[in-house]
Amino acid sequence: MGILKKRIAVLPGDGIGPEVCKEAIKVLEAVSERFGHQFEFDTQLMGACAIDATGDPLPEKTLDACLNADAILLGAIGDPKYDNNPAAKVRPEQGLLRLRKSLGLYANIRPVTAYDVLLEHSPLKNNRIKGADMLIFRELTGGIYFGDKGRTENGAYDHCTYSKEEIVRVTHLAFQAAQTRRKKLTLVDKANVLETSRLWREVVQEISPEYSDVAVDYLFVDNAAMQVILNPKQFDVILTENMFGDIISDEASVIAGSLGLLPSASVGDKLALFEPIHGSFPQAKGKNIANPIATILSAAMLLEHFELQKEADLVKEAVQNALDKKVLTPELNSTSAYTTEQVGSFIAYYVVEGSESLPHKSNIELGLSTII
Ligand SMILES: NC(=O)c1ccc[n+]([C@@H]2O[C@H](COP(=O)([O-])OP(=O)(O)OC[C@H]3O[C@@H](n4cnc5c(N)ncnc54)[C@H](O)[C@@H]3O)[C@@H](O)[C@H]2O)c1
Ligand SMILES: CC(C)[C@H](C(=O)O)[C@@H](O)C(=O)O
Ligand SMILES: [Mg+2]
Repeated sequence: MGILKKRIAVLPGDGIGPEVCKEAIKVLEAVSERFGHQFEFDTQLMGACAIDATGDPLPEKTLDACLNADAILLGAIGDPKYDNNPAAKVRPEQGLLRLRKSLGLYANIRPVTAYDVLLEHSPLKNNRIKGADMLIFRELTGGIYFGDKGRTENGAYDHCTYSKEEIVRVTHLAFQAAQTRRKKLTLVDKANVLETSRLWREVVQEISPEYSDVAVDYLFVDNAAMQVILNPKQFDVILTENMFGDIISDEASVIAGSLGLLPSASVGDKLALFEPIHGSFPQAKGKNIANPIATILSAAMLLEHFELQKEADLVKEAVQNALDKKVLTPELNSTSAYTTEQVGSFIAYYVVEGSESLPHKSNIELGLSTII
């Protein structure tokens, strides 16, 4: 692949979103510096910050920028002033949901890896999680998130609906991914209770003969929530609907050791958006303590989307180097923690230099003198 020129829309969002996005951009700029690609960043408002500025969590200008970009990088949205106000009519999360729907991002792909050097950080037994490596395909633009919702005189309702086509398209993507991995697909549903889940099983059963090299099994979501923790190595590709995927993936982050490590790609037929799976972690806002690795690994997925595999591999190698050297934020390094900015700089520096030894000047600039 030669030198690429790409426009990336950046939606830093709220809370720690701007801090983790800044580090991912630093790493993408390091990739440009090393390989000569030209990435143009177009930063736009989304979420609570957009409501404050315009009254709308997804202003038209932001949507236009996303529609005109080659890819989108998102930090996180959300603010306690809305979380704690159930009566709020306009909410940051509406912006994210509208964005996913408007861009047709129907598949959210969330890799979960147990890093050997972090096994000690997981509260789970090392021998159970060592080697765990799963890929969650979460349907992203259907289900209960997007059904009719509202209040009745004495209650409230959220309708869960799925069309066959909505299930078919993400199912094909999940099977295709399984074919490139360990050739196992687990559908997580609640088919013993929900009609939509029975449709999911029906569709997966219909499609599975087209992927006869992939073994398929089915788990009810309550059992799956337990199995993910009890025996995560049994999973290769997990396919599931929108809300179950949201919940199971946060749970699976315990295997990696921190929610701040899990990246994702939200893809459709035309566009793709890259976002950490975590939220705006408001308690950490402005403290320079949030882990930027989930967003940096989301940027690596963005590079893969541009078919820049060598560049993406280098970013992943640089992240691995940071993990190996324990250049980590406080939730993974309580004794000698590094800041969000230091972790980002350390990873970016490795990307530019491709070497484990940092020169003296950079050590001082980055405050890294203790690690080499
Ligand atoms: N995609 C998104 O933008 C997104 C995702 C989830 C939640 N949210 C929003 O974020 C806000 C806060 O929600 P929440 O507290 O339930 O979830 P959260 O993901 O923001 O944080 C949950 C916990 O995970 C840990 N964590 C999260 N990100 C981390 C990071 N980068 N580094 C280290 N630790 C990290 C922290 O311990 C934190 O208390 C809400 O407004 C919610 O709606 C947004
Ligand atoms: C903020 C919220 C709407 C979002 C979701 O539930 O999809 C988040 O939890 C996520 O995982 O991206
Ligand atoms: Mg979530």
